[in-house]
Amino acid sequence: MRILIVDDEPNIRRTLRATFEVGGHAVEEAGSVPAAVAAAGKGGFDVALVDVRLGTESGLDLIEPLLAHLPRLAIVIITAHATIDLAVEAMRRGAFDFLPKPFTPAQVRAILERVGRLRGLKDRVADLEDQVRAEIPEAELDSPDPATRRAFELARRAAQAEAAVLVRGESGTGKGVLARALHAWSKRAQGPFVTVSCPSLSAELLESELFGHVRGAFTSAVRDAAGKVSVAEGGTLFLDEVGDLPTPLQPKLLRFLQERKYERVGDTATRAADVRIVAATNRDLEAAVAAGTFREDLFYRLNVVEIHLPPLRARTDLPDLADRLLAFFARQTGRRLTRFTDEARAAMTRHPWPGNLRELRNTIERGAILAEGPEVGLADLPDRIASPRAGAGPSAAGDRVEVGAQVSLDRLEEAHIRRILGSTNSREEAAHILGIDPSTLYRKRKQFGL
Ligand SMILES: Nc1ncnc2c1ncn2[C@@H]1O[C@H](COP(=O)(O)OP(=O)(O)OP(=O)(O)O)[C@@H](O)[C@H]1O
Repeated sequence: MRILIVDDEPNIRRTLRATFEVGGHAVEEAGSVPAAVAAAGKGGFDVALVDVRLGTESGLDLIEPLLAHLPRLAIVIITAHATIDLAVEAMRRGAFDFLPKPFTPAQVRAILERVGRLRGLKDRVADLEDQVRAEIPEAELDSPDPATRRAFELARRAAQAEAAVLVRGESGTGKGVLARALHAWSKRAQGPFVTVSCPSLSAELLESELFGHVRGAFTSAVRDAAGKVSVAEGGTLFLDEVGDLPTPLQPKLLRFLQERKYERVGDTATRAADVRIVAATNRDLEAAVAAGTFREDLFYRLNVVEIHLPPLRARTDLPDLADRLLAFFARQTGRRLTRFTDEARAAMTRHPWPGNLRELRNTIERGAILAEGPEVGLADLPDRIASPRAGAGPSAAGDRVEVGAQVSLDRLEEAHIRRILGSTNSREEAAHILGIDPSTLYRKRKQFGL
């Protein structure tokens, strides 16, 4: 690393220089505030060690100008007169750490190691962000379709408040994407965004996932664990498929919404969390309230602002979305794909898109891989879209895949699950017939975009 030492005592500078050079780091020295600012102006430093007393000036006043030149610089404040107030002030102004004198070479090395680790993590996050950008099409957060545009506008306005938001829409319409955008537009954007999928776990595990547990609360609870409510502190907690929240958990969530208070499973201590709730559902919650399976008071608490995302078949911008996705997957696969043929476009317009944006994305990714020339044609679309059987509704739609056909197990599995879902009255019944539990069915539906 490149290290800048700012101290008005030459002896200290010399000792620190020796410590760092032994560790293979490159060192520059500055004996005053102007010398330090001039050095930072040349750039290239990773760490600065800054003494608080620099003649008549304060090292704390150096933090801001140094960070203005080098926003990633880790500034460590050193002082012989350490007080808590001084440490707090240094951190508030943006210092990375605080080191009271006298210090040992081991302490200094430990700080450098932490800087290195943090830097490594930041680089890794930046790498992963690049990778995600290359692999996932960017979310469209505006739309020429009037109903979708209204939904995004409402989300932007609701983002500024703290009220609970309920996002409604069919599966795959982008409720999760919208919830994430709402968080990014809110004052909590720097805080965490944490998702809990309500149907993916049993009631007991879901309670522990949400609120945490103490050791011994149940057989597998070998140590205390914080729940997602606590992980989301200062940020947004996204409750996906909230219509599937088990009945015993509903009063607990209601209390949390009303008082922001909760207990870990097996604990008597009451805790508080500063968390904003955004929930999503594709269920008819009013019907669930009428049937007594969803608490009415919880429904109203969740539903302070309600945002509806329209199904894809009702949107007017399908051709634009398809073109943008094609351009994205052409870039990603490195292929020169220019357009859809007229037949392919007509088939896509006819298709009812029961899996909405998720199904559209998967369809176009597949088309971009299969297309032989520069155009995506009818043959590059799945059978259910290219040649739907007469009278096949959304739930009956499916590729014509037979047992024994030359297809992968995945496609067979998808087609089978699709048909069972289309011929049963509830997901519980479908899971029972398939011989898997509802949480596995939930994951498979996501995986296949059903
Ligand atoms: N605004 C958007 N722009 C581009 N693509 C989107 C957008 N919204 C959703 N998608 C695509 O659709 C997929 C499904 O989105 P998301 O998971 O948010 O839907 P959902 O309504 O929450 O689905 P489910 O009800 O099944 O949980 C995303 O992975 C993305 O590929």
